[in-house]
This record gives sequence, structure tokens and C-alpha cells, in this order.
Amino acid sequence: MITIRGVSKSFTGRDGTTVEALRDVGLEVAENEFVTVLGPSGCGKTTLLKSVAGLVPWDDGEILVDGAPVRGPGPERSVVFQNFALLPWATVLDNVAFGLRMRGVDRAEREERSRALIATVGLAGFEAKLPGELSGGMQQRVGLARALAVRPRVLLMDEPFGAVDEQTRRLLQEELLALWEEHRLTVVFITHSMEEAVLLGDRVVLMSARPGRVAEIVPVDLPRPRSHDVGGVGRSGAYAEITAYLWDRLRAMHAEHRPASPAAGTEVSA
Ligand SMILES: Nc1ncnc2c1ncn2[C@@H]1O[C@H](COP(=O)(O)OP(=O)(O)OP(=O)(O)O)[C@@H](O)[C@H]1O
Repeated sequence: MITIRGVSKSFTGRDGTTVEALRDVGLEVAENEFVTVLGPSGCGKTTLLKSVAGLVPWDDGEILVDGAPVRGPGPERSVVFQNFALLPWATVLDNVAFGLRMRGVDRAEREERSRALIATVGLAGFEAKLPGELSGGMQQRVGLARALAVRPRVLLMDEPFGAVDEQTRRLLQEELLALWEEHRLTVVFITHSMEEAVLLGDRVVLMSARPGRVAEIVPVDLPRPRSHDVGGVGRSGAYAEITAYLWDRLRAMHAEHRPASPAAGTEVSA
């Protein structure tokens, strides 16, 4: 379980101006829950996720994972980034095994675990390839296998499918849901896509921009397993309704932040 209480964070830019990235953000994510986070660009989604990951310090408030305060990265939390963040000189196998190696797992076990996960994400036969020899979708499969290799309880995903094509994205979404069911993980998943937020999430956390706050939490009461197939949730009226509701809310947020005139223009876009 993740508890975020009263978290605030400001950045001071090189020109001395301050951006309030997060203000008094509170959120509870239950064990095995899949929460998606949606909001306008620059509303602090990545800052929030990196804070939970222990990768950036915040100014006020507290973040607990299973009751323990987050003070840095930890073995129970894995992060998947949009740009894959793979080691370009290391093979697929070595990339997936990297975290296990860091944790001192012996070679035979890390190879066995990594090969099994590589097969699970559909990349059997690609173990000896370098990331540069793979498509974007394949690279993100490696990113996912690498994150799961250390058997985390919490998976933190920062727009992981944002850089892949729509067809691959749909396949990856369904694969992620299957992995989530199998591994019983708690997932926090950032996205810009309303459709993705609804297809994946138990709840959608809507954030508003400047300062970044939790504007609303929208429950997604749709049956699982979910898919894009005929008869699947992705084609249902209820899915379309929640997606439309999220768009209405986001559109209103965008309208609020539109610069009124050039004279008023202190707008800083992220
Ligand atoms: N290292 C940094 N230094 C200065 N300002 C930063 C830094 N990181 C983030 N910010 C600012 O904090 C705000 C929130 O950024 P963040 O990346 O968390 O937003 P986001 O919602 O993830 O954006 P996007 O949806 O575009 O990825 C933005 O205004 C951004 O410019």
C-alpha cells in the first residue's frame, strides 16, 4: 500500500523563478490496486511518481510504502520509463538481469529468472540482441521484464507506452494487465491518454496543473479482464462514457490555464 500525504514540491529554475510542481498532494493506493494518473502537461505527474520511487526529494509531506517512509529507491519498487532507459551496450538478457546482478543474485539464478521473463513478454530468441536492434515496443517489453525481474511489489510506470505505435500500445496494455493479474502488483501508471487510463485503472487520479494537485479521483467500475476485443471493455458504452467525462474535465482545466492575452502572458509551459 502506498500513502501519499500532503506532499508539496517546488523547483527553482536557473533564472531564479519558482515552479510549484506539487501542492498538498494526497493519495492512498491499496495493495494490488492499479491506479492511473492523468492530467495536463506539466501538472507534476512525473515529479509525483519520481518522489514515490525515491528518485527526487520533496519539500513537505510524507510518502509511505507498506507503512515505511520512502527515503530513496528501494527493492520493493520498480520504475518503467517512457524512454525505456535501457543500457545500450548490454544485451537484452543483461538488461533484464541488471537489477538482479546489483542485488547479488548468482549468475545461474539471474539468467534463469531473466530468460523466463523475456519469454513472458514475448521476446524469446532475442536474448543476445542489443536494445538498438529492437523496435520501440520490443524495447519497452525489455523495460517491463527488467522491472519485474526483481519481483517488486510496486510498479511505477511513467507513460511507458507513450513512445510506441497505437497497435503495439494496445497489445502492451493487455499484456501488462495479464502480468499485473499474475504477479499481484500495486501499480501507479502515468498516462496522457484518457482511453489508456480507463482501460487499465481501478481508479483514475485526475491532477490539475499549476500547482499540481489531485483534482478528482474517478472510479472505473468496469469488469476485468479488460481488452480491446469484440465484446471487451474497450468497446463498451460505459468505457466511452468515463473517457468522455475525463475529457470534459481535462478540457475545462486546459481552458482555465489558457493565457488571456499576451499582456497577461506569464504562462510557462512544461
Ligand atoms: N528538475 C526540474 N527543474 C525545474 N523544474 C522542473 C524540474 N522537473 C520538473 N519541473 C517543473 O515542474 C512542473 C511539473 O513537471 P512534471 O514533469 O512533473 O510534470 P508532468 O505532469 O509529468 O508533465 P508531462 O505530462 O508534460 O510529462 C513543470 O512545470 C516542470 O517544468
